[in-house]
Amino acid sequence: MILTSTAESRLLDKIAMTEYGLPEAVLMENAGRAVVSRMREFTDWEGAFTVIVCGTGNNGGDGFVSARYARGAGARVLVILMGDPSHMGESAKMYRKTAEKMGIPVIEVMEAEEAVPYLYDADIIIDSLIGTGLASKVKGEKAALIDIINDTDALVVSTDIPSGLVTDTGRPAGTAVNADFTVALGSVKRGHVLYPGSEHTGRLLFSPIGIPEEASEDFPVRLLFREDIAPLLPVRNQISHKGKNGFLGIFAGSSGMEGAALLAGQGALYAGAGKTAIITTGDAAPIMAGKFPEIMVSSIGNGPHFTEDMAEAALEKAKAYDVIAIGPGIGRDEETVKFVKKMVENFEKTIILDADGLYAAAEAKIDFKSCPGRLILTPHVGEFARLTGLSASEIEEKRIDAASDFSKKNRLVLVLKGAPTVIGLPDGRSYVNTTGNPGMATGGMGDTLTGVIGAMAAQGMSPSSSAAVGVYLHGLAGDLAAETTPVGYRVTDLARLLPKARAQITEMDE
Ligand SMILES: NC(=O)C1=CN([C@@H]2O[C@H](COP(=O)(O)OP(=O)(O)OC[C@H]3O[C@@H](n4cnc5c(N)ncnc54)[C@H](OP(=O)(O)O)[C@@H]3O)[C@@H](O)[C@H]2O)[C@@H](O)CC1
Ligand SMILES: Nc1ncnc2c1ncn2[C@@H]1O[C@H](COP(=O)(O)OP(=O)(O)O)[C@@H](O)[C@H]1O
Ligand SMILES: [K+]
Repeated sequence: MILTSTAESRLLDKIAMTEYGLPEAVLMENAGRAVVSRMREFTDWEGAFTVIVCGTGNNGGDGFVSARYARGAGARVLVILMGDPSHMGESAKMYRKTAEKMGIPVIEVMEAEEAVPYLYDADIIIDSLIGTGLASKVKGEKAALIDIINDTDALVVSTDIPSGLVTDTGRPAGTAVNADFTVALGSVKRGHVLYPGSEHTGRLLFSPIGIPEEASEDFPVRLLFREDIAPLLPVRNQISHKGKNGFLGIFAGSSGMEGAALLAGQGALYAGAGKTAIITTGDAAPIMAGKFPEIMVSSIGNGPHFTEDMAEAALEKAKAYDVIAIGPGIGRDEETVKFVKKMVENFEKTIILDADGLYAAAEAKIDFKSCPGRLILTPHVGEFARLTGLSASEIEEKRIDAASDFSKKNRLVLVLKGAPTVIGLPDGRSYVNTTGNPGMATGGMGDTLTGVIGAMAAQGMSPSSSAAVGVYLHGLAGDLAAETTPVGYRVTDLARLLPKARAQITEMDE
């Protein structure tokens, strides 16, 4: 499913009208009806006192349509209109008249206070004050109205996007509605999934409004759902053997940081890599040996951490692997930085670079574009800040564009972890993940993700697909863990649920 910016959602409406000849009023009718019909399974409209709060834009127009359908569903309805009615477009004006002709009361208010008696009595509030047309900071009476909506006990359903939320960033423009449900119309918008917009949005429902899918085929940002992931997962047929499912080599760990390497290895095991090896340092290897009988642990060198002079032997060893991962727990010694540089500049197959591997890449100023391998970088915001020189807040402000710009410029796959994780592809497109939960904000989750993505690449997927499938699967395993333990499940608990998550994805058609 596409994920749109303000400009793209406007473009989509424009394409619908100019290229397909769909009148604005038809789209608005579909939109207003969808809000009520999508909510039918979540609320009982029968007898519910429903206040529809309309602004003077097309979002308000949708609201006038919803008023009719809510009444049709048995609700007692009332419309509150705030703003200068002369600003209303033709379709919105028409639907206001229609509603009034059907006997639906429309109360024009100048001050928020005038709406108080209705709003506090409401069972359901439909928020149609401001949609994607939000122009600047919300102040004065509209801000006060939003604050009252947020103060009521009513079930709040936002039309298209919670009023006051900035479509492109998910930040409130001063203040924004805290919805229980939001019905996204025609497309899901960036603000619905970017924090804190995801919290204002409440439960996100989507409804098409009649615009053909072809109209948005070339849009560059997509939300990842099960339907997108299932076709990418390789099917294991009866005659599959371990040699067919790839060999992943994980260069990880150092003295005192053996756990990170084991967690990456564990991720690979449960994600179905054919064979997994951990290659670590002399001091770390004995501690890792035998922890997972399925993982081959070997060492290069005798010391506590990787050094530049080990790179040659490591590259020789790496010839046996289809994919390598470098980084978890390797530490930040100067020598280790040089080791990573040599590895990344010389390995010719797929490389996943994570954690201290990313630190090394930033320190050594590796020129990713001139590296011979296919790179997948998996930074969290802090690591990405170091790589780009941007601050963490600058990245959060434009999480999607920051990821896609970087991957396009450096021709690699970038997994910018967090809520939500964004995957930038070398061609400038990007994916936004929909799985995962705050219970995953615990040490070692990222190491496991590295193993999962590595396992996918080893099983023959392209770097882009490996990242998409790995991130989605890892998040889904987290969601399965959170079903019983919202916070406090271990990385190991998540890893053990990876096979179940995988089965859930592939069994979708049954
Ligand atoms: N286009 C289409 O074909 C279709 C569009 N559709 C729907 O239309 C929505 C987009 O409609 P839009 O572009 O008319 O703007 P919209 O979201 O109603 O906002 C304008 C209103 O907000 C107000 N306002 C703005 N900023 C403000 C601020 N800072 N502080 C205070 N007020 C502010 C502004 O006030 P004004 O400036 O006029 O005083 C005006 O009242 C879209 O989200 C979807 O729901 C569907 O029907 C399908 C077909
Ligand atoms: N609030 C959250 N919602 C969804 N996913 C999250 C959240 N917090 C963390 N995660 C996920 O957990 C993992 C944490 O990785 P990372 O920050 O590298 O941790 P570590 O370095 O401890 O391994 C990432 O995949 C990230 O997307
Ligand atoms: K709204």
